[in-house]
Amino acid sequence: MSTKLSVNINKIATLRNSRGGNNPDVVKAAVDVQHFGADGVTVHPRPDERHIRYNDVREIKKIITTEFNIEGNCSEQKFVDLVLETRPHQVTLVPDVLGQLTSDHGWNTITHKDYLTDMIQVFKNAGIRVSIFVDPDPEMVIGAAATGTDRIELYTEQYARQFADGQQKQAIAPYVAAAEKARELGIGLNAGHDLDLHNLAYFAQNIPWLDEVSIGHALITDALYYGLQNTVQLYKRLLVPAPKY
Ligand SMILES: CC(=O)[C@@H](O)[C@H](O)COP(=O)(O)O
Ligand SMILES: NCC(=O)COP(=O)(O)O
Repeated sequence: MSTKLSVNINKIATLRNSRGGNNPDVVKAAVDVQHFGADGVTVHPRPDERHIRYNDVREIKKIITTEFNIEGNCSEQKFVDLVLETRPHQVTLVPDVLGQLTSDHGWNTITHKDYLTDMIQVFKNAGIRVSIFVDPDPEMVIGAAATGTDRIELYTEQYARQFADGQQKQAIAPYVAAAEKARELGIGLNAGHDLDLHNLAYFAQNIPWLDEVSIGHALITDALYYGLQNTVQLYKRLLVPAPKY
């Protein structure tokens, strides 16, 4: 089974918002990435709606034929209400603070165990699969499993930085340890943040039980050069397991 690719289309909304109007059309982009081979669409609405707007999420839900993943901070009631209204296949809970440039840390699943347990139940009761964003630390994975989450998403910025510095083995080691712990505890595994055409294959090959990656910033940047259709296919190709002879 190959790892699924969910395309994060936040950056398409950033471009649209820079001029007002509806160019590029975010809903059309969601339709197209699925048509081009993506296994899902990810959005991360933030309270200031600087990229994906809450209403985009409603419109995208109407056209989704693959998997819809909504990421965000469940301490915002508006976010919780949106997720319960639109009922995506998956919600990914990310502990961002207000005005944060982008996500930069995972949950402390031990300190916030009771809070996460309660919130996860709210979404699970609505039939929505839950993933929580965590740093690559086996202790945090153990804490995550105790909350009842279905999956974790490993925050991969640190991996991407070390990989770019040529430290591939050091970069992947904590992620393999965290991923092994998740597998041992029976929780599903996603990953994302700063994954790109250079670092993705090594990550996926070292953690072949990885369920899904969500990729936005680098993929949309690559699409400026290669086009969206080619780019989705380039990323998909990196997720196909190497044949065993
Ligand atoms: C959780 C995560 O790593 C991504 O959702 C990333 O934060 C995208 O959000 P922005 O597009 O706002 O940077
Ligand atoms: N969950 C990670 C995501 O959706 C995209 O992150 P990035 O590729 O924009 O860094």
